[in-house]
Amino acid sequence: MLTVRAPATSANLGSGFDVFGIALGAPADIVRVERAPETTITVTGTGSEFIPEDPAKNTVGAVADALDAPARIEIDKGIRPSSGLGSSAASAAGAAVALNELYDRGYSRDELVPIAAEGEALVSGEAHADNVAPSLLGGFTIVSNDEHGSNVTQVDASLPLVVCLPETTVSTRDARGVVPERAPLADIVDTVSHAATLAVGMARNDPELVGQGMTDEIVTPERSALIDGYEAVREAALDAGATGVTVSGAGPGVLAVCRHLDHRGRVASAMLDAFDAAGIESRAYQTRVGEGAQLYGE
Ligand SMILES: Nc1ncnc2c1ncn2[C@@H]1O[C@H](COP(=O)(O)OP(=O)(O)O)[C@@H](O)[C@H]1O
Ligand SMILES: N[C@@H](CCOP(=O)(O)O)C(=O)O
Repeated sequence: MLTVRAPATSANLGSGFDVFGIALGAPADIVRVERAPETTITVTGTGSEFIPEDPAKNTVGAVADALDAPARIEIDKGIRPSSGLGSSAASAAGAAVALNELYDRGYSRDELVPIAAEGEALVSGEAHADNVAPSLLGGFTIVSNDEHGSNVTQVDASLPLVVCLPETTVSTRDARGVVPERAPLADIVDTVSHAATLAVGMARNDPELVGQGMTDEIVTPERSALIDGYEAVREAALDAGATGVTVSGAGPGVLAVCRHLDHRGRVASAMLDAFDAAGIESRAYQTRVGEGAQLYGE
């Protein structure tokens, strides 16, 4: 079987709602495919009991349809669903890479972005590409939309990161429901300045600039209210030396950027302790901005 490792991703990064995303070094989903007359899906791994195997309900089924590539598909979940770590998107990105190869469709990674985003439309109601783009391309991605579809700009980066995932879950569909439809101009101006700072920081691989740019006054305050313990976890990570902290995706994962690789241990401990003090179990990934989906042979 063809095998693809598709990484978790963190979208938004505070100031870049539905626009910014990064690939994470870990965790990841493994997707295996072989040709079959019709698509069947089996799911194992973390949270697999909450993931439908019906191709009409699984993100990889939507991708197989979009590529007209029926297959026996096995998904080994390393990324818990409803985590804010692009779980549904990683499977979709992995399937897009694997089925494109299996059926020799010849699409570039950029061209696979809207195809993988069909899976996101299935689970969250919108084909937002800010998770599938970094899972396919790696590094830091900027997604913009025009009348022709999504355009993606990508830069490589390797910033040290900690992602802390509480045992609670938040559905992306629900978390999109709390995003305000309008915002004061002053908040929009602040958000644009932070987003620009963050983008330059990614291009320079500069954790100080990225951390400065990770705040927004429009989406994150509403989303963070859905995560018990968030404010304490954020403050603990900043006190332990993180340059910036925000909600990962729609939550409940919390993302912290660190100055150096060897700062990650103390930032992770501080975040775990703060969730624990709020009575919530959590686990931490000490990772970095990573590569896009990797294809392996038989
Ligand atoms: N291959 C898949 N991997 C993970 N979740 C999937 C998959 N296919 C469908 N889903 C559904 O998508 C939802 C999780 O997606 P989402 O809320 O976007 O979480 P995440 O933030 O982890 O991507 C769950 O309802 C899950 O059952
Ligand atoms: N831009 C989306 C990203 C959702 O990411 P997920 O990892 O929570 O699926 C949003 O913020 O709604």
